[in-house]
Amino acid sequence: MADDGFSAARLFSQGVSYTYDDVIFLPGYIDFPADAVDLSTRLSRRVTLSVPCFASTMDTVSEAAMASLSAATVFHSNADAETQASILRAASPGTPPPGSSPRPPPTSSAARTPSLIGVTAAADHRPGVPVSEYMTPAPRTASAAFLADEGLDFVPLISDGTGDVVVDLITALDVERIRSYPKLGTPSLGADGRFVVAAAIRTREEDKRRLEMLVKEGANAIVIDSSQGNSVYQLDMIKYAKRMYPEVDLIGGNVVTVAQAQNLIAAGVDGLRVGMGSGSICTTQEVCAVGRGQATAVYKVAQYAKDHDVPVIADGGISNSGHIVKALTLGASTVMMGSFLAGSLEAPGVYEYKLDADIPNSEGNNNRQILCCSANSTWLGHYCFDHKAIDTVLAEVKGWRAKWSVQKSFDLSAASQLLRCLTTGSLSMSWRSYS
Ligand SMILES: NC(=O)C1=CN([C@@H]2O[C@H](COP(=O)(O)OP(=O)(O)OC[C@H]3O[C@@H](n4cnc5c(N)ncnc54)[C@H](O)[C@@H]3O)[C@@H](O)[C@H]2O)C=CC1
Ligand SMILES: O=c1[nH]c(=O)c2[nH+]cn([C@@H]3O[C@H](COP(=O)(O)O)[C@@H](O)[C@H]3O)c2[nH]1
Repeated sequence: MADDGFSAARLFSQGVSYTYDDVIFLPGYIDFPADAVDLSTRLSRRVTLSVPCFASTMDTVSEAAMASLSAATVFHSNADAETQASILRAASPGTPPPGSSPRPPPTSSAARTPSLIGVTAAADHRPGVPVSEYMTPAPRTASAAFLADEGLDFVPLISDGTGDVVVDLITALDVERIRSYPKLGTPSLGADGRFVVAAAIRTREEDKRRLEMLVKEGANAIVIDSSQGNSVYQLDMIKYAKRMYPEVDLIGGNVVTVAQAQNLIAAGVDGLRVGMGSGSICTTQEVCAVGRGQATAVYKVAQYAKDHDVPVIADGGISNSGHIVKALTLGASTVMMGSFLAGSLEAPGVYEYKLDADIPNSEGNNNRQILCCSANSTWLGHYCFDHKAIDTVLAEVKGWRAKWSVQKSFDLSAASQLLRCLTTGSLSMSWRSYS
Protein backbone atom coordinates (compact mmCIF):
# COMPACT_ATOMS: atom_id res chain seq x y z
CA MET A 1 0.00 0.00 0.00
CA ALA A 2 1.36 3.45 -0.90
CA ASP A 3 2.40 5.33 2.24
CA ASP A 4 3.00 9.01 1.63
CA GLY A 5 2.42 10.07 5.23
CA PHE A 6 4.57 10.62 8.29
CA SER A 7 4.29 7.98 11.02
CA ALA A 8 3.38 8.92 14.59
CA ALA A 9 6.62 7.34 15.82
CA ARG A 10 8.59 9.68 13.57
CA LEU A 11 6.44 12.71 14.25
CA PHE A 12 6.69 12.44 18.02
CA SER A 13 10.43 11.79 18.16
CA GLN A 14 11.51 15.14 16.77
CA GLY A 15 11.91 16.91 20.08
CA VAL A 16 8.85 19.08 19.49
CA SER A 17 5.74 19.00 21.67
CA TYR A 18 2.43 19.03 19.79
CA THR A 19 -1.06 20.05 20.88
CA TYR A 20 -4.15 18.48 19.32
CA ASP A 21 -4.44 21.35 16.87
CA ASP A 22 -0.85 20.84 15.70
CA VAL A 23 -1.55 17.39 14.27
CA ILE A 24 -3.89 16.05 11.61
CA PHE A 25 -4.35 12.49 10.36
CA LEU A 26 -4.50 11.17 6.85
CA PRO A 27 -7.84 9.61 6.01
CA GLY A 28 -8.12 5.84 5.63
CA TYR A 29 -10.72 3.70 3.82
CA ILE A 30 -14.31 3.17 4.96
CA ASP A 31 -15.89 -0.25 4.46
CA PHE A 32 -18.41 -0.28 7.31
CA PRO A 33 -21.42 1.78 8.45
CA ALA A 34 -21.02 4.17 11.39
CA ASP A 35 -23.50 2.24 13.53
CA ALA A 36 -21.38 -0.90 13.26
CA VAL A 37 -18.76 0.71 15.45
CA ASP A 38 -18.45 -0.55 19.01
CA LEU A 39 -17.58 2.44 21.19
CA SER A 40 -17.06 0.51 24.41
CA THR A 41 -13.71 0.90 26.08
CA ARG A 42 -11.89 0.69 29.42
CA LEU A 43 -11.67 3.49 31.94
CA SER A 44 -9.09 1.54 33.92
CA ARG A 45 -7.89 -2.06 34.10
CA ARG A 46 -11.20 -3.51 35.33
CA VAL A 47 -13.79 -0.80 34.66
CA THR A 48 -15.47 -0.69 31.25
CA LEU A 49 -17.45 2.14 29.68
CA SER A 50 -20.00 2.09 26.87
CA VAL A 51 -18.57 5.25 25.31
CA PRO A 52 -15.01 6.58 25.53
CA CYS A 53 -15.90 9.92 27.12
CA PHE A 54 -16.53 10.99 30.68
CA ALA A 55 -16.88 14.04 32.85
CA SER A 56 -14.10 15.85 34.71
CA THR A 57 -13.61 15.91 38.41
CA MET A 58 -14.86 19.50 38.68
CA ASP A 59 -17.59 20.94 40.89
CA THR A 60 -19.11 22.75 37.93
CA VAL A 61 -19.40 19.52 35.95
CA SER A 62 -19.64 16.31 37.95
CA GLU A 63 -22.38 15.71 40.43
CA ALA A 64 -25.06 13.02 40.57
CA ALA A 65 -27.05 14.03 37.47
CA MET A 66 -24.02 13.69 35.22
CA ALA A 67 -23.84 9.97 36.06
CA SER A 68 -26.95 9.33 33.97
CA LEU A 69 -24.80 10.11 30.97
CA SER A 70 -23.89 6.85 29.27
CA ALA A 71 -20.28 7.40 30.10
CA ALA A 72 -18.95 7.73 33.63
CA THR A 73 -18.31 10.76 35.72
CA VAL A 74 -15.73 11.49 38.37
CA PHE A 75 -17.20 13.19 41.39
CA HIS A 76 -15.12 16.09 42.53
CA SER A 77 -13.61 16.35 45.99
CA ASN A 78 -14.33 20.05 46.48
CA ALA A 79 -16.71 19.18 49.28
CA ASP A 80 -16.43 17.43 52.61
CA ALA A 81 -16.21 13.64 52.51
CA GLU A 82 -19.84 13.20 53.64
CA THR A 83 -21.19 15.43 50.86
CA GLN A 84 -19.07 13.73 48.24
CA ALA A 85 -20.23 10.30 49.44
CA SER A 86 -23.87 11.46 49.29
CA ILE A 87 -23.37 12.64 45.69
CA LEU A 88 -22.06 9.19 44.86
CA ARG A 89 -25.05 7.56 46.57
CA ALA A 90 -27.46 9.77 44.63
CA ALA A 91 -26.00 8.52 41.38
CA SER A 92 -27.71 5.12 41.64
CA PRO A 93 -30.03 4.23 38.74
CA GLY A 94 -33.03 4.67 41.01
CA THR A 95 -32.43 8.41 41.04
CA PRO A 96 -34.82 10.31 38.78
CA PRO A 97 -33.21 12.48 36.11
CA PRO A 98 -32.73 16.20 36.86
CA GLY A 99 -35.71 18.42 36.29
CA SER A 100 -38.27 15.64 36.58
CA SER A 101 -40.36 15.36 39.69
CA PRO A 102 -41.89 11.92 39.53
CA ARG A 103 -44.22 11.07 42.36
CA PRO A 104 -43.85 7.74 44.10
CA PRO A 105 -46.00 5.24 42.28
CA PRO A 106 -48.70 3.55 44.36
CA THR A 107 -47.49 0.41 46.09
CA SER A 108 -49.24 -2.14 48.21
CA SER A 109 -48.30 -1.44 51.82
CA ALA A 110 -49.35 -4.87 53.04
CA ALA A 111 -46.11 -6.47 51.91
CA ARG A 112 -42.91 -5.86 53.89
CA THR A 113 -41.19 -4.78 50.69
CA PRO A 114 -43.73 -2.51 48.96
CA SER A 115 -44.87 -3.95 45.65
CA LEU A 116 -46.15 -1.95 42.73
CA ILE A 117 -49.85 -1.91 41.97
CA GLY A 118 -50.22 1.03 39.60
CA VAL A 119 -49.10 4.42 38.33
CA THR A 120 -50.77 7.81 38.37
CA ALA A 121 -50.36 11.06 36.47
CA ALA A 122 -50.19 14.47 38.19
CA ALA A 123 -53.49 15.57 36.64
CA ASP A 124 -55.25 12.55 38.14
CA HIS A 125 -54.51 13.40 41.75
CA ARG A 126 -57.64 13.84 43.85
CA PRO A 127 -57.00 14.65 47.47
CA GLY A 128 -58.87 12.35 49.82
CA VAL A 129 -59.77 9.81 47.12
CA PRO A 130 -58.10 6.40 47.40
CA VAL A 131 -55.37 6.19 44.83
CA SER A 132 -56.67 2.83 43.63
CA GLU A 133 -59.70 4.63 42.18
CA TYR A 134 -57.76 6.67 39.67
CA MET A 135 -54.51 4.81 39.12
CA THR A 136 -53.58 2.92 35.97
CA PRO A 137 -52.68 -0.71 36.75
CA ALA A 138 -48.93 -1.27 36.81
CA PRO A 139 -47.43 -1.39 33.33
CA ARG A 140 -44.73 -3.91 32.53
CA THR A 141 -43.07 -2.13 29.68
CA ALA A 142 -41.73 1.37 29.19
CA SER A 143 -42.39 2.37 25.61
CA ALA A 144 -42.94 5.74 24.04
CA ALA A 145 -46.34 4.56 22.81
CA PHE A 146 -47.36 3.42 26.28
CA LEU A 147 -46.37 6.73 27.82
CA ALA A 148 -48.22 8.70 25.16
CA ASP A 149 -51.35 6.50 25.29
CA GLU A 150 -51.60 6.72 29.03
CA GLY A 151 -50.65 10.40 29.20
CA LEU A 152 -47.88 9.56 31.65
CA ASP A 153 -44.52 11.24 31.99
CA PHE A 154 -42.88 8.22 33.62
CA VAL A 155 -43.30 4.54 34.24
CA PRO A 156 -41.69 2.49 36.95
CA LEU A 157 -39.23 -0.25 36.18
CA ILE A 158 -39.87 -3.43 38.12
CA SER A 159 -37.20 -5.95 39.00
CA ASP A 160 -37.61 -9.51 37.78
CA GLY A 161 -38.46 -12.18 40.32
CA THR A 162 -38.47 -10.00 43.44
CA GLY A 163 -42.17 -9.42 43.85
CA ASP A 164 -42.81 -6.29 41.81
CA VAL A 165 -40.24 -4.14 43.56
CA VAL A 166 -39.78 -0.76 41.88
CA VAL A 167 -36.13 -0.31 41.04
CA ASP A 168 -36.23 2.71 38.77
CA LEU A 169 -38.43 5.22 37.01
CA ILE A 170 -38.23 5.62 33.25
CA THR A 171 -39.27 9.07 32.09
CA ALA A 172 -40.55 10.18 28.70
CA LEU A 173 -37.24 12.02 28.32
CA ASP A 174 -35.32 8.78 28.86
CA VAL A 175 -37.41 6.95 26.27
CA GLU A 176 -36.94 9.76 23.78
CA ARG A 177 -33.21 9.75 24.35
CA ILE A 178 -32.91 6.01 23.98
CA ARG A 179 -35.05 6.02 20.84
CA SER A 180 -33.20 8.86 19.11
CA TYR A 181 -29.74 7.86 20.19
CA PRO A 182 -29.56 4.09 20.33
CA LYS A 183 -25.81 3.95 20.89
CA LEU A 184 -25.80 6.30 23.85
CA GLY A 185 -28.88 4.62 25.24
CA THR A 186 -26.61 1.95 26.63
CA PRO A 187 -25.33 3.29 29.90
CA SER A 188 -22.06 2.21 31.46
CA LEU A 189 -23.11 -0.08 34.26
CA GLY A 190 -20.92 -1.82 36.80
CA ALA A 191 -21.28 -5.42 37.97
CA ASP A 192 -23.74 -4.20 40.63
CA GLY A 193 -26.06 -2.76 37.94
CA ARG A 194 -25.41 0.84 39.01
CA PHE A 195 -24.00 3.58 36.80
CA VAL A 196 -20.23 3.43 36.62
CA VAL A 197 -18.99 6.19 38.87
CA ALA A 198 -15.59 7.25 40.01
CA ALA A 199 -14.72 9.75 42.69
CA ALA A 200 -11.73 11.92 43.35
CA ILE A 201 -9.51 12.10 46.39
CA ARG A 202 -6.36 14.09 47.09
CA THR A 203 -3.20 12.98 48.84
CA ARG A 204 -3.58 14.45 52.32
CA GLU A 205 -3.85 12.28 55.44
CA GLU A 206 -7.57 13.12 55.76
CA ASP A 207 -8.18 11.69 52.29
CA LYS A 208 -7.79 8.18 53.74
CA ARG A 209 -11.14 8.63 55.50
CA ARG A 210 -12.67 10.07 52.30
CA LEU A 211 -11.36 7.06 50.41
CA GLU A 212 -12.95 4.65 52.88
CA MET A 213 -16.33 6.40 52.60
CA LEU A 214 -16.26 6.46 48.80
CA VAL A 215 -15.36 2.78 48.59
CA LYS A 216 -18.23 1.99 50.97
CA GLU A 217 -20.60 3.95 48.71
CA GLY A 218 -19.61 1.73 45.80
CA ALA A 219 -17.20 3.85 43.75
CA ASN A 220 -16.04 1.75 40.79
CA ALA A 221 -12.80 3.66 40.57
CA ILE A 222 -10.93 6.23 42.61
CA VAL A 223 -9.07 9.07 40.89
CA ILE A 224 -6.18 10.60 42.76
CA ASP A 225 -6.61 14.19 41.71
CA SER A 226 -3.47 16.26 41.33
CA SER A 227 -1.96 18.47 38.66
CA GLN A 228 1.40 16.68 39.17
CA GLY A 229 0.94 13.02 40.03
CA ASN A 230 4.59 12.08 40.30
CA SER A 231 5.03 12.97 43.97
CA VAL A 232 5.93 11.06 47.10
CA TYR A 233 2.45 11.93 48.42
CA GLN A 234 0.69 10.29 45.52
CA LEU A 235 2.97 7.25 45.53
CA ASP A 236 2.25 6.75 49.24
CA MET A 237 -1.51 7.12 48.66
CA ILE A 238 -1.46 4.63 45.78
CA LYS A 239 0.31 2.04 47.91
CA TYR A 240 -2.05 2.64 50.84
CA ALA A 241 -5.19 2.42 48.66
CA LYS A 242 -4.02 -0.72 46.86
CA ARG A 243 -3.24 -2.39 50.18
CA MET A 244 -6.55 -1.42 51.82
CA TYR A 245 -8.93 -1.76 48.83
CA PRO A 246 -7.40 -4.03 46.21
CA GLU A 247 -10.83 -4.55 44.63
CA VAL A 248 -11.17 -0.87 43.61
CA ASP A 249 -9.44 0.45 40.48
CA LEU A 250 -7.11 3.33 41.18
CA ILE A 251 -6.40 6.03 38.62
CA GLY A 252 -3.28 8.11 39.14
CA GLY A 253 -2.06 11.36 37.62
CA ASN A 254 -1.80 13.76 36.13
CA VAL A 255 1.26 12.91 34.10
CA VAL A 256 2.68 13.89 30.72
CA THR A 257 5.98 11.98 30.59
CA VAL A 258 7.05 8.35 30.54
CA ALA A 259 9.18 8.90 33.66
CA GLN A 260 6.14 10.08 35.63
CA ALA A 261 4.03 7.21 34.29
CA GLN A 262 6.73 4.68 35.19
CA ASN A 263 6.63 5.65 38.88
CA LEU A 264 2.84 5.52 39.14
CA ILE A 265 2.54 2.22 37.29
CA ALA A 266 5.25 0.69 39.46
CA ALA A 267 3.29 1.81 42.54
CA GLY A 268 0.22 -0.06 41.23
CA VAL A 269 -2.20 2.29 39.41
CA ASP A 270 -4.90 0.74 37.19
CA GLY A 271 -5.31 3.82 35.01
CA LEU A 272 -3.42 7.01 34.20
CA ARG A 273 -4.74 10.48 33.64
CA VAL A 274 -2.71 12.51 31.17
CA GLY A 275 -2.59 16.28 30.87
CA MET A 276 -0.79 19.16 32.51
CA GLY A 277 -1.92 22.55 31.38
CA SER A 278 -4.14 21.15 28.64
CA GLY A 279 -7.46 22.06 30.27
CA SER A 280 -9.54 25.02 29.16
CA ILE A 281 -9.00 26.80 32.48
CA CYS A 282 -5.56 25.36 33.18
CA THR A 283 -2.86 27.74 34.22
CA THR A 284 -0.19 25.14 35.09
CA GLN A 285 2.01 25.95 32.13
CA GLU A 286 1.91 29.66 32.92
CA VAL A 287 2.11 29.41 36.70
CA CYS A 288 4.48 26.46 37.19
CA ALA A 289 6.27 26.40 33.84
CA VAL A 290 5.68 22.67 33.43
CA GLY A 291 3.51 20.70 31.06
CA ARG A 292 3.51 19.35 27.54
CA GLY A 293 1.51 19.62 24.34
CA GLN A 294 -1.42 17.26 24.86
CA ALA A 295 -1.04 15.27 21.62
CA THR A 296 2.59 14.45 22.48
CA ALA A 297 1.77 13.72 26.13
CA VAL A 298 -1.04 11.31 25.25
CA TYR A 299 1.04 9.52 22.62
CA LYS A 300 4.16 9.13 24.78
CA VAL A 301 2.37 8.00 27.95
CA ALA A 302 -0.04 5.69 26.09
CA GLN A 303 2.82 4.01 24.23
CA TYR A 304 4.45 3.15 27.55
CA ALA A 305 1.26 2.34 29.48
CA LYS A 306 -0.12 -0.10 26.93
CA ASP A 307 2.81 -2.46 27.57
CA HIS A 308 1.66 -2.56 31.20
CA ASP A 309 -2.05 -2.93 30.34
CA VAL A 310 -2.85 0.43 31.94
CA PRO A 311 -5.56 2.43 30.09
CA VAL A 312 -4.89 6.13 29.56
CA ILE A 313 -7.35 8.97 30.05
CA ALA A 314 -6.66 12.05 27.91
CA ASP A 315 -7.67 14.84 30.30
CA GLY A 316 -8.54 18.34 29.16
CA GLY A 317 -8.41 20.40 26.01
CA ILE A 318 -11.29 18.68 24.21
CA SER A 319 -13.27 21.37 22.43
CA ASN A 320 -14.49 19.52 19.33
CA SER A 321 -15.11 15.99 18.09
CA GLY A 322 -11.82 16.00 16.21
CA HIS A 323 -9.95 16.34 19.50
CA ILE A 324 -11.66 13.19 20.78
CA VAL A 325 -10.65 11.35 17.62
CA LYS A 326 -7.08 12.56 17.98
CA ALA A 327 -6.81 11.56 21.65
CA LEU A 328 -8.16 8.06 20.99
CA THR A 329 -6.10 7.58 17.88
CA LEU A 330 -2.96 8.60 19.75
CA GLY A 331 -3.56 5.82 22.26
CA ALA A 332 -5.95 7.09 24.93
CA SER A 333 -8.76 4.73 25.96
CA THR A 334 -11.02 7.56 27.07
CA VAL A 335 -11.21 11.34 27.16
CA MET A 336 -12.08 13.37 30.24
CA MET A 337 -13.99 16.55 29.54
CA GLY A 338 -14.74 19.60 31.63
CA SER A 339 -15.81 22.66 29.68
CA PHE A 340 -17.29 20.52 26.91
CA LEU A 341 -19.95 19.21 29.30
CA ALA A 342 -20.16 22.16 31.69
CA GLY A 343 -23.04 23.79 29.79
CA SER A 344 -25.18 20.66 29.63
CA LEU A 345 -28.37 20.05 31.57
CA GLU A 346 -26.69 17.42 33.75
CA ALA A 347 -23.97 19.79 34.98
CA PRO A 348 -24.54 21.31 38.42
CA GLY A 349 -23.24 24.79 37.65
CA VAL A 350 -25.59 27.70 36.97
CA TYR A 351 -26.06 28.81 33.40
CA GLU A 352 -24.19 31.97 32.74
CA TYR A 353 -24.86 33.98 29.65
CA LYS A 354 -22.45 36.58 28.47
CA LEU A 355 -23.84 38.96 25.98
CA ASP A 356 -22.31 41.94 24.26
CA ALA A 357 -24.53 44.83 23.45
CA ASP A 358 -24.24 48.31 22.14
CA ILE A 359 -26.37 50.41 24.46
CA PRO A 360 -26.59 54.19 24.30
CA ASN A 361 -25.20 56.09 27.29
CA SER A 362 -26.52 59.42 28.60
CA GLU A 363 -24.58 61.31 25.95
CA GLY A 364 -26.20 59.28 23.23
CA ASN A 365 -22.98 57.40 22.38
CA ASN A 366 -22.98 53.68 22.14
CA ASN A 367 -21.16 51.85 24.89
CA ARG A 368 -20.25 48.21 24.67
CA GLN A 369 -21.75 46.45 27.65
CA ILE A 370 -21.07 42.95 28.78
CA LEU A 371 -23.83 41.36 30.76
CA CYS A 372 -23.61 38.23 32.81
CA CYS A 373 -26.76 36.55 33.84
CA SER A 374 -27.64 33.13 35.19
CA ALA A 375 -30.46 31.06 33.69
CA ASN A 376 -32.97 32.15 36.30
CA SER A 377 -32.05 35.75 35.56
CA THR A 378 -30.15 36.34 38.76
CA TRP A 379 -27.59 38.98 38.03
CA LEU A 380 -24.09 37.63 38.28
CA GLY A 381 -22.66 40.94 37.30
CA HIS A 382 -22.67 43.45 34.56
CA TYR A 383 -20.04 45.74 33.30
CA CYS A 384 -21.29 48.89 31.77
CA PHE A 385 -19.47 52.13 31.39
CA ASP A 386 -22.44 54.36 32.05
CA HIS A 387 -24.55 53.47 35.05
CA LYS A 388 -27.38 55.72 33.91
CA ALA A 389 -28.02 53.22 31.12
CA ILE A 390 -28.92 50.40 33.47
CA ASP A 391 -32.66 50.68 32.82
CA THR A 392 -31.98 50.34 29.14
CA VAL A 393 -29.75 47.38 29.91
CA LEU A 394 -32.48 45.68 31.90
CA ALA A 395 -34.99 46.21 29.13
CA GLU A 396 -32.55 44.64 26.72
CA VAL A 397 -32.05 41.72 29.06
CA LYS A 398 -35.78 41.13 29.14
CA GLY A 399 -35.72 40.83 25.38
CA TRP A 400 -32.78 38.51 25.47
CA ARG A 401 -34.34 36.29 28.08
CA ALA A 402 -37.08 35.52 25.63
CA LYS A 403 -34.40 34.37 23.23
CA TRP A 404 -32.65 32.39 25.95
CA SER A 405 -35.72 30.38 26.74
CA VAL A 406 -35.85 29.41 23.09
CA GLN A 407 -32.20 28.53 23.27
CA LYS A 408 -32.75 26.49 26.40
CA SER A 409 -35.47 24.50 24.75
CA PHE A 410 -32.84 23.04 22.46
CA ASP A 411 -31.58 19.75 23.71
CA LEU A 412 -28.49 20.70 25.63
CA SER A 413 -28.09 17.41 27.40
CA ALA A 414 -24.61 16.05 27.82
CA ALA A 415 -25.71 12.84 26.15
CA SER A 416 -26.79 14.58 22.97
CA GLN A 417 -23.73 16.80 23.05
CA LEU A 418 -21.59 13.67 23.03
CA LEU A 419 -23.70 11.91 20.50
CA ARG A 420 -23.32 14.70 18.02
CA CYS A 421 -19.63 14.13 18.32
CA LEU A 422 -19.61 10.39 18.30
CA THR A 423 -21.90 9.95 15.33
CA THR A 424 -20.11 12.30 12.99
CA GLY A 425 -18.55 9.25 11.39
CA SER A 426 -15.08 10.66 11.74
CA LEU A 427 -14.63 8.78 14.98
CA SER A 428 -15.56 5.42 13.53
CA MET A 429 -13.47 6.07 10.47
CA SER A 430 -10.35 6.88 12.39
CA TRP A 431 -10.82 4.18 14.94
CA ARG A 432 -11.07 1.54 12.32
CA SER A 433 -8.13 2.90 10.40
CA TYR A 434 -5.77 3.35 13.28
CA SER A 435 -6.58 0.64 15.78
N1 LIG B 1 -4.55 18.95 34.74
C1 LIG B 1 -3.96 20.06 35.10
O1 LIG B 1 -3.09 20.59 34.39
C2 LIG B 1 -4.31 20.75 36.35
C3 LIG B 1 -5.30 20.33 37.20
N2 LIG B 1 -5.56 21.01 38.36
C4 LIG B 1 -6.60 20.59 39.25
O2 LIG B 1 -6.57 21.42 40.41
C5 LIG B 1 -6.78 20.66 41.58
C6 LIG B 1 -5.61 20.86 42.56
O3 LIG B 1 -4.42 20.32 42.01
P1 LIG B 1 -3.04 20.49 42.78
O4 LIG B 1 -2.85 21.92 43.16
O5 LIG B 1 -1.98 19.86 41.96
O6 LIG B 1 -3.33 19.66 44.12
P2 LIG B 1 -2.40 18.74 45.04
O7 LIG B 1 -3.21 18.47 46.25
O8 LIG B 1 -1.88 17.56 44.32
O9 LIG B 1 -1.14 19.63 45.36
C7 LIG B 1 -1.17 20.83 46.07
C8 LIG B 1 0.12 20.96 46.89
O10 LIG B 1 0.00 20.17 48.06
C9 LIG B 1 1.16 19.34 48.21
N3 LIG B 1 0.76 18.10 48.93
C10 LIG B 1 -0.08 17.17 48.46
N4 LIG B 1 -0.23 16.17 49.38
C11 LIG B 1 0.55 16.50 50.46
C12 LIG B 1 0.81 15.88 51.72
N5 LIG B 1 0.25 14.71 52.07
N6 LIG B 1 1.66 16.51 52.57
C13 LIG B 1 2.22 17.68 52.23
N7 LIG B 1 2.01 18.33 51.03
C14 LIG B 1 1.19 17.74 50.17
C15 LIG B 1 1.64 19.12 46.79
O11 LIG B 1 2.99 18.71 46.74
C16 LIG B 1 1.39 20.47 46.17
O12 LIG B 1 2.43 21.35 46.46
C17 LIG B 1 -7.00 19.25 41.10
O13 LIG B 1 -8.39 19.10 40.96
C18 LIG B 1 -6.34 19.19 39.75
O14 LIG B 1 -6.95 18.23 38.87
C19 LIG B 1 -4.83 22.07 38.70
C20 LIG B 1 -3.85 22.54 37.92
C21 LIG B 1 -3.54 21.93 36.65
O1 LIG C 1 -5.11 24.70 36.06
C1 LIG C 1 -6.20 24.19 36.43
N1 LIG C 1 -6.84 24.77 37.42
C2 LIG C 1 -8.00 24.31 37.89
O2 LIG C 1 -8.59 24.88 38.81
C3 LIG C 1 -8.52 23.14 37.23
N2 LIG C 1 -9.65 22.43 37.43
C4 LIG C 1 -9.62 21.43 36.52
N3 LIG C 1 -8.54 21.47 35.77
C5 LIG C 1 -8.16 20.54 34.71
O3 LIG C 1 -8.87 20.81 33.50
C6 LIG C 1 -9.50 19.60 33.05
C7 LIG C 1 -10.71 19.89 32.18
O4 LIG C 1 -10.31 20.55 31.03
P1 LIG C 1 -11.33 20.99 29.88
O5 LIG C 1 -12.23 22.00 30.49
O6 LIG C 1 -10.46 21.56 28.80
O7 LIG C 1 -12.05 19.76 29.43
C8 LIG C 1 -9.82 18.88 34.33
O8 LIG C 1 -10.15 17.51 34.15
C9 LIG C 1 -8.56 19.12 35.15
O9 LIG C 1 -7.48 18.27 34.81
C10 LIG C 1 -7.85 22.54 36.19
N4 LIG C 1 -6.70 23.07 35.79
